[in-house]
Amino acid sequence: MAFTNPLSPPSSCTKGPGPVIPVTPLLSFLVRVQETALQTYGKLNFDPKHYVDLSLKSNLSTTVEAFDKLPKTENGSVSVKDFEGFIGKYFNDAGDDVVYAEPVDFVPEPHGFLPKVENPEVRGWALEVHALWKNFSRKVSSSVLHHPELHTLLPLPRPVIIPGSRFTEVYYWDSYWVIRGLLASKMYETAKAIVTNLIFMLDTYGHVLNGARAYYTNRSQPPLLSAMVYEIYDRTGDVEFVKKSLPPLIKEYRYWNSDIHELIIRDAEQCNHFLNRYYAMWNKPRPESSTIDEELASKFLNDSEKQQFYRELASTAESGWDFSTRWMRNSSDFTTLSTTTILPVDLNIFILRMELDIAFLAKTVGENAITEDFLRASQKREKAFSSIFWNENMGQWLDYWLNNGADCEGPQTWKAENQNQKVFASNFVPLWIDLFNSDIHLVEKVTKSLKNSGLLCAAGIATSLTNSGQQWDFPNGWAPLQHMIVEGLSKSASMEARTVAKDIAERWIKTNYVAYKKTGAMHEKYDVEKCGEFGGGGEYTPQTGFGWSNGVVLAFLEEFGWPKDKKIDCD
Ligand SMILES: OC[C@H]1O[C@H](O[C@H]2O[C@H](CO)[C@@H](O)[C@H](O)[C@H]2O)[C@H](O)[C@@H](O)[C@@H]1O
Repeated sequence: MAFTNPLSPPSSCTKGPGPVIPVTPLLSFLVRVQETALQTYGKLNFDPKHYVDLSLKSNLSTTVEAFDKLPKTENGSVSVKDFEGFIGKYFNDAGDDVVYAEPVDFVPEPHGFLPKVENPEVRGWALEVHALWKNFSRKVSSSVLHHPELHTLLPLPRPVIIPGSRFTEVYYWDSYWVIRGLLASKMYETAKAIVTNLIFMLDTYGHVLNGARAYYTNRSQPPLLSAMVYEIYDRTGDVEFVKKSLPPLIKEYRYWNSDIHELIIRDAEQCNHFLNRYYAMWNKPRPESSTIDEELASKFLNDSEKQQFYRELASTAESGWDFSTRWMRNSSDFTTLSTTTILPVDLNIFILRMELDIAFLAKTVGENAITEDFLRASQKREKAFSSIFWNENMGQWLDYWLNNGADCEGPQTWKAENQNQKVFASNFVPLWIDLFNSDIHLVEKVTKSLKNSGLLCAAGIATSLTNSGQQWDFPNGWAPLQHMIVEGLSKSASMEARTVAKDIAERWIKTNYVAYKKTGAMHEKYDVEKCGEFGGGGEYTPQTGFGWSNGVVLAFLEEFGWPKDKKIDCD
């Protein structure tokens, strides 16, 4: 195996307007179709993503010609009859290019499945959740492979597990928790196929995309590929899989530590730290939400302000937390989104985890020089966690805000007032990393802070304390956030931390169970104020399915079990 030096030289951030990855002609056209659809049908029940997910029956130029000939009124709308006729004649039904794929390793009750779940009711439900992997297993149709120009779905080589409902393609960070659930379900081949697809995207586009659609090529999502490889190796001991994965993991590390995603901060002791931010290569409306973004940006008169706002929207989508007051300079004004000028605690934790995972995986395959390099990088980042993000008074790690408009001129000097003191679940995500959860004094301090934070609610951990109507805010709770915090606390030697972890996990399991019994479905997010209720807010209607929720429930049940006589209803 030949490896080059994995650690990129220090870079400064991109000056000027920033990079943009152009969209395909098909996508530009589908955005026009989306605009016309909105004018034709109006806002009620309108999902803009539906139109950019359509695939063509024949070539683009014939379709565009027919579209341009549709009779239009002065406001640009087309009659419902004409529009429906056009869609029916020139497009396949949405979702026709994503076809069912029987998972090769699914069995109704795998040997050794959730051995600690003794309660028959809970076990029955867990088997139903396990069976949902079959419902959400997909591959691309042969038309996507042979005529990619007719589709926005990308031609992935292997089957995937999709989140569900409107999300009919594989998503990057969702896949980590899907894989955690697949491992509990003993579906190792399905888990590896997901990683193979993500690596295919990395090879083809230079980074792992937000999701497998043409409109996601301009951004990534929270980088958890190394964590997926680590977990799969941990369960399977498959050294060949590690050998194949290591070079792509190093490529991904370079991507996140070059140009646009890396910035330098000088701490109080004059030490420079290289830290990371989200930054999308896009400055127009997100195609999947184009009509929404245009309306949001209408308050800006100036083109360069509009472009910057569009970049903030896409960069926030890259963070996975789309959308949240976490990224707004003024939490009551959505147009103050400033994601590109924030160094987020969780992103830097994911990159620290990447460094530790790569060091471990390289050692596994005898690449000791790589291990040394990545351990050194992790030690530097660990220091940055104490000097840039840690807040001793609060007992939490806080996002660091760069000075507005000055993000590119050399190192910025750290200032205490630039730590965002608002409480978010992400402030506790460092607990997930063994470097931190192995320090019992630190964990005890952070556990106390978590208990007093206001985030711990009847049905789990709230995302923030602000009820803004955005989906990554109060009162929504999301499976990934519950999982990282619970897993971190439960690894600690502190009895108190482990008790808190178990308590949160049980509340989360209960709310998922009760909501499932009530609605017949697993949900994308839950309302942590009310046990048994799913969440809301945001730019699309609440979705069911749901990949990461299923994964986290199975992972929690595997870790904590459920005793025979313990009730599972909301108290
Ligand atoms: O269509 C709007 C946005 O939808 C996605 O974001 C949400 O769903 C993803 C899939 O479960 C999840 O990864 C993300 O955290 C959610 O906020 C999509 O990722 C966005 O890019 C898109 O604009």
